[in-house]
Amino acid sequence: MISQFAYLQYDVSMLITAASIVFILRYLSAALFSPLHDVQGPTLARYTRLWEVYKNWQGQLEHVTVAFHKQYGSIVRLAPNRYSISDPTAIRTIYGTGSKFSKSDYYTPFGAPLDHKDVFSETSNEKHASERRKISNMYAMSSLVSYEPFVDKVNGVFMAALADHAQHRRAFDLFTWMQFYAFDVIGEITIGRSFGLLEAGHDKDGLLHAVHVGSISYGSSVGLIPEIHQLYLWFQKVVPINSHWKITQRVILKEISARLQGVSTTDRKDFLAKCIELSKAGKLDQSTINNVLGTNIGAGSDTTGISMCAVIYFLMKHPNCLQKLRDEIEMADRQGNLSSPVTFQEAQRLPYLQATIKEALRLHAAVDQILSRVVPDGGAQIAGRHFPQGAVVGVNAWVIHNDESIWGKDVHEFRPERWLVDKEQLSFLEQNYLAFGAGSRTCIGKNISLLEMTKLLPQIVRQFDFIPAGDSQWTTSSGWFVKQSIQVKVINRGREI
Ligand code: HEM
Repeated sequence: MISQFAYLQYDVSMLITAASIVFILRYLSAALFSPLHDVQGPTLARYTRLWEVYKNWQGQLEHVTVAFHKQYGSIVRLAPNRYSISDPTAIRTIYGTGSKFSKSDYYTPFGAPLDHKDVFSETSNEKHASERRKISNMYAMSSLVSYEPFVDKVNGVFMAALADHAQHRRAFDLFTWMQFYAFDVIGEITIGRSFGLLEAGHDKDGLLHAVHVGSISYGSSVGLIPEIHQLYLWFQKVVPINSHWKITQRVILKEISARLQGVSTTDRKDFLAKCIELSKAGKLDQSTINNVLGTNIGAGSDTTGISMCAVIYFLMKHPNCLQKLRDEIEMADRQGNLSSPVTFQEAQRLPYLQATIKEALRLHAAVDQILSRVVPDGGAQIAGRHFPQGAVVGVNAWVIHNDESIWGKDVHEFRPERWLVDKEQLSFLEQNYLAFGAGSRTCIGKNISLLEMTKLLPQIVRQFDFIPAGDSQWTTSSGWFVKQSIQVKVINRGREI
C-alpha cells in the first residue's frame, strides 16, 4: 500500500515536471522564433504577460509606455504578443475607415457577464456594427437637446455645492467631486434620476466603488489575461457571489421596472424612455437596454469626471489661459450671446473654451493603455514592419499626444492656442488626437461629455477661483482610467451667468 502511494507521488511529480518543461519550451520557442522576436521592450514582457499586469497594478502604465517608446522607438513590446505603436500613420492603418482590425479580447472582461455583449466590449466587427446602429441615434447631436435640462439641473446642484465649499472654506478632492458631478449627470440622462452624490458628498450607495472595482480595475487587469475571465464566469455560476456587476444591475433593473410600472416620471426624454420606446417598436431587446444603461454609467461617468478635473487643474495652473477664457465668456455675455444657463449651441461658439478642453484632454487622456486591436487575416504593415495575423497592436493616446513631431517642441506645455489654427492644420492635429479613440469604435458618448463640459465650465470659471489646498501638483493612478487626486479650495467671485 505504502509503496503504491510512493509510486503515485512519483508519477504525479513526473507529470508536473513534464508539463512545466513543455510550458516553458512553448513560451521560449514563441519568444525566440516568432517573426516579431526582435521587437524590443522590457525583457520580462518577451516571456510573460505578467509584466504588463504588474505595471498596470502599479498604476503608471501610461508613463512607462511613453518612456519605453523614447528608449526603443516606434514599436514596443508590452507582452509576448502585444505591441504598442507610436508611429502616427498606424492610427489610420489600425483604426481608420474600412480597417479590418477588431478589438482584442482584452475588452471582454469589461462587459456584462452575458452572451449578449455591449458595444464597448463586443469584439466582432460585424456584431458591433449592428449593435451600434441600433442605439447610435440616442447619442447623436440631434438627441442632445433633450438631455440639456438634465445637465442644467445637476449643474445647479454642483454650483450650490461649490458655493457651500467656498463659504465654509472647505478643502476637497477635485477629482472626487467632478466624479460625483459626472455620475449624477449620467444618472439623470440615463435612468432618469441623479445618484444624489453631490448632495450626499460621498459614495453613499457604493456605486462608484462598484464601478471602479467590478468594471474598471477588474477589466484592466483581467483583460491582460482574459482566460481568467472565463474561469471567473464559471466560478460565479457555481458559487453565487454578490459581484460588483450585480450591484450596478440592481440599480438599473429597479429603475426600468419603476418606469414600466409608471411609478417614476414618464414624460422625460432620457435614455431609459428612449430605450422603452425602441423596445415597444420591437427594435431593442431587454439585454440591449441593460447594456446601454450599464455602459453609460460605466464608460460615461469616470471619463467625464477625469476630463473635467483635468480642465480645471490646467486652468488653475495657467492663470493667463484662465483669464483668456474668462475674457471670451464675458465678451460673449456682453454681446448677448450667452443665455442663463449657457446652452450647448452657445458654448460651441466659444473657440477658446473648445480649445481649452481639447488641450486638457491631450495632456491628460482619460485612458492609459493602447486601444488594442487584433491584426486581421493576412497580417498588416505597421510602422515599417510586417505584423502577422493575430498579433495584438494598438496606439496609446499618452504616447501619441507626447509626440514632438506632431505637437511641436512645446508638446508638454498646456497651450490651448495650438488648436486655434487654420482648417488644414486643425485637421492634422485632430487626426492625431486619441482622447476619444478613433474610427468605428470611437467614443459613442463624446457629444454627451462635451455637452456636460461645455455647459458647466463657463459657469464655474466665471463664478469661482480654484486654488490648491496643499500640494499644487496632482498625483495620478491609472488602471485603464487615469484618475487624479488633488485637494483644492474654491473662492466665490460673486459673478454668475
Ligand atoms: C470626456 C469623456 C470621455 C472620454 C475621454 C471617453 C473616451 C473613450 C475612448 C478613448 C473610447 C475608445 C475605447 C477603445 O477604442 O478602446 C471610448 C469608447 C466608448 N465610450 Fe467614451 N469617453 C467619454 C465619455 C463617454 C460617455 C459620456 C459615454 C456614454 C454616455 C461613453 C461611452 C462609450 C462607449 C459605449 C464606447 C464604446 C464605443 C464603441 O466601441 O462603439 N463615453 N470612450
